[in-house]
Amino acid sequence: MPLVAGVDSSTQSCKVVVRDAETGALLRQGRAPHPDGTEVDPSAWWSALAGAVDAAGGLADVAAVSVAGQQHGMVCLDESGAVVRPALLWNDTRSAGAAAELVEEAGGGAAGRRFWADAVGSVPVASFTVTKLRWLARHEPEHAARVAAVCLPHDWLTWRLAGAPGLAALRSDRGDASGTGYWSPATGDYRLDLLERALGRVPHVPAVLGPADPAGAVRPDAFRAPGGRLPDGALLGPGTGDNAAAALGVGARAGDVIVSIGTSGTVFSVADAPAADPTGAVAGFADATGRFLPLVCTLNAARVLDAAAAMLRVGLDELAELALSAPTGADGLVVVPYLEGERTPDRPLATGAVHGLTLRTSTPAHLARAAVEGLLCALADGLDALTAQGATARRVILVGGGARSAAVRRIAPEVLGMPVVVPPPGEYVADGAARQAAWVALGGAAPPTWSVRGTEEYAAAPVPAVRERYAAAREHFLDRLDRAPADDG
Ligand SMILES: Nc1ncnc2c1ncn2[C@@H]1O[C@H](COP(=O)(O)OP(=O)(O)O)[C@@H](O)[C@H]1O
Ligand SMILES: O=C(CO)[C@@H](O)[C@H](O)COP(=O)(O)O
Repeated sequence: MPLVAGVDSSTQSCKVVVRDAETGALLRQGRAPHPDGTEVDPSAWWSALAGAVDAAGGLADVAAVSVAGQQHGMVCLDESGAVVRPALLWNDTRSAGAAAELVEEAGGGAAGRRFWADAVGSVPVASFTVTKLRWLARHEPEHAARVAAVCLPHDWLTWRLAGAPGLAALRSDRGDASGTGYWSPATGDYRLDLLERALGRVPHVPAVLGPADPAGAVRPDAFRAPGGRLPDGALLGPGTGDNAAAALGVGARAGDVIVSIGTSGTVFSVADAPAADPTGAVAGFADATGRFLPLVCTLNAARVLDAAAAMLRVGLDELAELALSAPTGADGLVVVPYLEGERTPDRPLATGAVHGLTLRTSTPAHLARAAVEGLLCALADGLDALTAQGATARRVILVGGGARSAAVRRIAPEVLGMPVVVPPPGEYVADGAARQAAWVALGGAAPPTWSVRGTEEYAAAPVPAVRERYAAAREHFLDRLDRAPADDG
């Protein structure tokens, strides 16, 4: 009975699960928080990983470990392997101007977007690493000059678990490499010309491993104090981006669309062919099994619930009760949830809005319902974009912290227009990483079959009027005052 560990180093926290490699049975788990903010010193992820490993009772008995992580984050290392500056995260929008510039330089407008979609499967927006590197070159040339290697959060954590044995030992995987903007899922090659276009030169980049290729072995003394006992010589899996790991964790099949409501909202499915959406709505990522992962990502998901709960001075469970006590459509009250700007649609400077206030709709219950419906409508737009790119959607599998909300679970089928399956509350990104680790440990042509038991299905008649009202409202918003377009680029 070999044991394996999976790590989810996501935006808000680090989670670790220990599972039986053959059956997938959960033995232990732990978590630790990450700091707030859209730029983070990677050492905070390392401390959180040590804390989560400790909370999970250590990993001394596991045969393999894989790390999944938030996508796109720019981790720059100097010649000695030290971090050059805090990492810019996927939800940091300061490189929006740089993204626009990169599209412009490739022909601008539809031609520029088509160029990027054909080259790397995705049109760059502020989230992508390539835009952050351009921002660095323009705004912090002294830091840019020190960059000897650039990698992603999961690459860096995997490398640290191996004992940080020199820049040449950095490893990535197809899933996470496809979110850089300088690696092509269609060809499986880096586009170093695009990396050079962004940064002005080509730093070292991690070798991209296949889905079950080991990335080395864990170094047992990789953590200093406190805690975090590590196994001696356990294999390191290649790891992957958190969304690709979630697809592995829930065991998505043909016709399944996964909707994750975490810090980001994501809508994605596993596909046999790469996507290249010139509108930019769908990112044409690779998955963690050798296939592809067309994906739509919004910047505003579970934190819309946090914000609504804070405004109403209630907890998340009470927010759900309030939302479910209001009528469908909240009598016309609409929340446009662009609290952090937005990525899909590409509105990095936008702010959120509340439309349809009347004496009747000015109640906590209406606002709670409109917040839940608003975040789901944004994801429903994502689902439309995904199916427009050829995805088949027969049902939605709902995961992420926001899926713990009874209101989200019950309102989702009305807004998304199809049955919604909710696995039991769990850490599906960490589980996907653990399943990858099991694949590395056990070998074989495919990951071991682990079943997810106890899923609940939610069905409801679609209510198109909710989406129609949202579609009218989403065009009306103000740009933020705290960052002018001139700050970008
Ligand atoms: N009972 C709940 N109801 C609604 N939202 C919840 C509940 N429990 C946790 N969450 C939300 O989960 C979010 C974190 O989700 P998670 O998927 O762990 O995020 P990430 O992976 O981006 O770090 C928090 O913003 C929180 O609002
Ligand atoms: O940028 C994307 C996907 O392209 C995000 O999905 C990040 O990968 C962060 O994920 P969470 O922390 O919200 O899980």
